[in-house]
Amino acid sequence: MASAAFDYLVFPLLLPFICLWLLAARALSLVVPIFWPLTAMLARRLEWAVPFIPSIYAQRGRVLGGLIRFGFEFTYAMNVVRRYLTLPLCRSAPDFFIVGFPKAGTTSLAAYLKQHPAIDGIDGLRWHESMHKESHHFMGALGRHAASSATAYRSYFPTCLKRWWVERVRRAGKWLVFDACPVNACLDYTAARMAKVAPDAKLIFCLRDPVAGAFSAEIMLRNLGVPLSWSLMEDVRPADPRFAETPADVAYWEQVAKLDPDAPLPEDLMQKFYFDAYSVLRCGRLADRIAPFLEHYKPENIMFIEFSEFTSNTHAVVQRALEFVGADPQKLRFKELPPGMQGERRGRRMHPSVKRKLAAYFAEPNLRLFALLGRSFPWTDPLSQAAGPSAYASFSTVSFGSMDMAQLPALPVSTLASSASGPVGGNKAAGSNGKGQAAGTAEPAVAITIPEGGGAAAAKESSSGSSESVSLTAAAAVGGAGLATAV
Ligand SMILES: Nc1ncnc2c1ncn2[C@@H]1O[C@H](COP(=O)(O)OS(=O)(=O)O)[C@@H](OP(=O)(O)O)[C@H]1O
Repeated sequence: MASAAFDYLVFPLLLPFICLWLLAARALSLVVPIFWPLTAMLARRLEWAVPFIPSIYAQRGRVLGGLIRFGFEFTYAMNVVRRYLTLPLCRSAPDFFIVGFPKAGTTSLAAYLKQHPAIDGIDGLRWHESMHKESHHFMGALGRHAASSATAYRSYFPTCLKRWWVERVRRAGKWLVFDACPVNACLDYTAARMAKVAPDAKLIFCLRDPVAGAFSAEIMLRNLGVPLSWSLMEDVRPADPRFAETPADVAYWEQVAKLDPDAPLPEDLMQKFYFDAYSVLRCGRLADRIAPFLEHYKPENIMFIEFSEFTSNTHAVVQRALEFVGADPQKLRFKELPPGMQGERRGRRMHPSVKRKLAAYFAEPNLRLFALLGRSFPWTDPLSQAAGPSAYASFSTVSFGSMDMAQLPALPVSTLASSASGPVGGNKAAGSNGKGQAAGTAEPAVAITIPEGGGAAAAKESSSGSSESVSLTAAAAVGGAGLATAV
């Protein structure tokens, strides 16, 4: 009642002042170009967080690239200043996140959700789909020392004027805003920061075969002109550095995962994240990357969307996502869109030996993901394809907020040579401590071996017998690549 009185009486009276404030903020932001150092500082911070931006200018040559840079930096600075000046107009934290994963259809999903009249993304530049979809806030877009500021984060989201318009004038239902920055899923420290600013938010994870995802990431960076020191298009070499997991890398990312939620980000973080082959592989270990979010969010507030399900059955998946975030699916004005962030291949393809090696690399993490979800996906993954659902079916799964998993087909059991009969190591989700938290790995409980060539599996199973610690160990030797993972 009080809220209705505010919305229908007080707010309309305040409306002229709010509009004046917005206009004044826009006008003031126009003087930003005079303060060149401010513009330069904001641009440098953004480039620190998204370090491939300078390659975009460089690709266009000195003159055109310089002009694009000039135009982009000023409009970006004006946008940031305008957003800060209008902070008092109740910019709010997001109601949900499309947390990740990169290259898994997050841009398309964001665009489809925005077709709902009550859903909005971030208040960014309209020039490029990613500029009004992802904030990069927790990556330090407003400064690596500001990457935990709740106030700075609120500045990305629309003002109360939008809420009033959507809820009271258009009567489109409860107004919902979201951030779809898929890098969040790959950087373990973000879960705690997200939970600090939006503890009750819903999370959507888009899942794609990490082999395809890794190549899509390379294609995107190459198309942007980034001179990468590695490529998935070249044959596997002996002691291949692309797949080397050095202790220094492992230690670095462990330290990053433990970053205090208020700590500034390490100086070299985003360079390493975007340009190291290791970080691309690490991001594809999906179960490990989801684990920190299970520590901070309730499983029922988490939804998973699988890429091929999304691309083949888009309308139905978008409707389920709307229901999950609390929007009325009936109000969706669905219109087919072209794939967002589609990477032009230009005849480039992943080397078959690399594909096999990556499939082996991701086999064990995929199996842990399937165990967590209680479902498998038909990915480029000889281990899980061969093992089938028996390899994980005996683990009780965490019950997530989405019904999507129930729609997906299970893989055939028949391919499992030596089936996993009976519960393995107790009745807990693999990688979970039963409280929705991912557990650390312990003694190997299951060992599944892929024979030379990656054909039908010979699966061996042993149980640690412990109900507290369950882990899967995969020793996969595919196509002679000789990669062995033990997690
Ligand atoms: N509807 C539909 N059908 C088929 N493929 C689709 C669709 N929507 C997105 N995509 C593909 O998803 C990839 C981009 O994912 P993201 O938007 O998450 O990328 S990003 O992380 O935001 O850069 C990118 O994959 P690649 O083309 O393999 O690079 C897009 O083509």
